Amino acid sequence: MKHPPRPHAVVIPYPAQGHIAPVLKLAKILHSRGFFITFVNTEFNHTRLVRARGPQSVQGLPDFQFRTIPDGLPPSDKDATQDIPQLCDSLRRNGFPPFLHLLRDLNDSPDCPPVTCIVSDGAMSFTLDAADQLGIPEVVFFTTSACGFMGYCNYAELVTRGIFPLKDESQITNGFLETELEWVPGMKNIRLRDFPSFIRSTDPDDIMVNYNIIQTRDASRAKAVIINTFDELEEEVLGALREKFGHVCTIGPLQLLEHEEVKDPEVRALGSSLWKEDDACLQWLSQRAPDSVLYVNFGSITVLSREQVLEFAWGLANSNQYFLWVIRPDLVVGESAVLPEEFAAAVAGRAMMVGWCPQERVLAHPAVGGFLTHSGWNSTVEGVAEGVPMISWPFFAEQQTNCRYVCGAWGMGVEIEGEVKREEVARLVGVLMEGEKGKDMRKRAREWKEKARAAAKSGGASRRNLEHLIDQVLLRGRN
Ligand SMILES: O=c1ccn([C@@H]2O[C@H](COP(=O)(O)OP(=O)(O)O[C@H]3O[C@H](CO)[C@@H](O)[C@H](O)[C@H]3O)[C@@H](O)[C@H]2O)c(=O)[nH]1
Repeated sequence: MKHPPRPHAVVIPYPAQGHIAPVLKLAKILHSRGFFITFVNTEFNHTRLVRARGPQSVQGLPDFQFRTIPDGLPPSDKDATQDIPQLCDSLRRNGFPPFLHLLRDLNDSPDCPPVTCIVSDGAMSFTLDAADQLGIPEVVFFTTSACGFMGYCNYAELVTRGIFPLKDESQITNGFLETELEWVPGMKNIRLRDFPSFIRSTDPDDIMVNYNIIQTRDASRAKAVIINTFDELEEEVLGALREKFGHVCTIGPLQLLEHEEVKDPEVRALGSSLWKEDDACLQWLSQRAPDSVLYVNFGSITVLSREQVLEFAWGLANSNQYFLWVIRPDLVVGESAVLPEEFAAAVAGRAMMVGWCPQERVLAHPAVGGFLTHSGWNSTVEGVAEGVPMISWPFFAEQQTNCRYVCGAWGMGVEIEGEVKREEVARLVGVLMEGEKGKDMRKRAREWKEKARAAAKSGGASRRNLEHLIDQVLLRGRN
């Protein structure tokens, strides 16, 4: 009997850092399980990868190739995250034709086997139309938490119930957001303010709200929904999601599965940082005592006003703790260097500032004892995987939802509420790094770390779900 050709997965993230990173990890894992991989970036991000990591970073391997499609936005060589609503709108309108064209090219190419499946970011649902046209299975990867995803899945219900759009701006500040939504499946005591933040709008045509309604509705057309979490962490909400979608494959924390599965050094070396990593901070950390450094990073999209940066800066300075702060070149609206000389003098010898760092290695460093984060899901799950307690300052999207779980159900964080103030930053840093509550949170964080590791090791729930995804969904009917 003739063997079927090698399975070929076309893997496509939404074109932003917090999506490319986890989707690339999954691509590497699938490669280690025998798939030929085509990884699709936008032209804009491809160019940024070349700038940040060198041309060899996208050269690929004989069976792991990088390809591009345009994002439909005007050309730009900025080293910054693009405007998210504009990008969503453009992809929805312009993404399908070049993607279908790419798939047809791949199928005509003598250099790779025919495409057998698509692994797409859930926020790129135009890819489902391409899968339909080619008659191949597609799975969608939502790179948020399960709770964040459930929030988005209920946006349409907020419209039906007349909660969205807000009646007027005052509903954002008059206590209305405290309303408990007891009807959301699997999310007890969830309040409107814990929902992904795009619904804090009076505009019925809000791009992000409507985009998320479409993407989560289209998810039911996919053969499976993938989430970078593990069953024990989000049990209840996952139970509810599993009633809604046929297959929900939780395969997280992906970084742990990647370590377990991906052994080829050339594949391990494939990375996704869109900014140049500065790893001098690892040496700096190595001179610090265990659990003595607060790590501060707000991810790839958050932008701060000058006032907010100064509040954080003086809060950190006044906490008298050691800290490592990642200040992205595009972190502050409209300017780059805003920290005054007095700040540098006040923190001399106990602080390090860099533009972008290898975050997973930083969080894994024994000197890191706490994480001041915007609660993006990757940062959160990376922190959970390393057992690092957190101070959460959610900025937008489902960061509010993640914060609620980190600080509530998981007991491993405290939130900076409302407008950031230096006194509160200093106080909470003290609580986290030295207080009794901080000890408690650290203990809980370490327990979650053990559970995460159990899920990711051979025979653990996330590994079993990975097997299921590969054998029952992606390869189904091929062998
Ligand atoms: O100096 C840095 C800073 C970040 N990272 C990495 O960049 C990613 C950042 O992702 P995340 O923490 O999720 O933040 P965002 O970039 O803000 O992520 C967007 O995408 C996420 C996944 O969908 C959502 O949870 C967020 O709300 C959304 O803002 C993580 O993997 C980090 O390890 C680095 O490697 N070095």
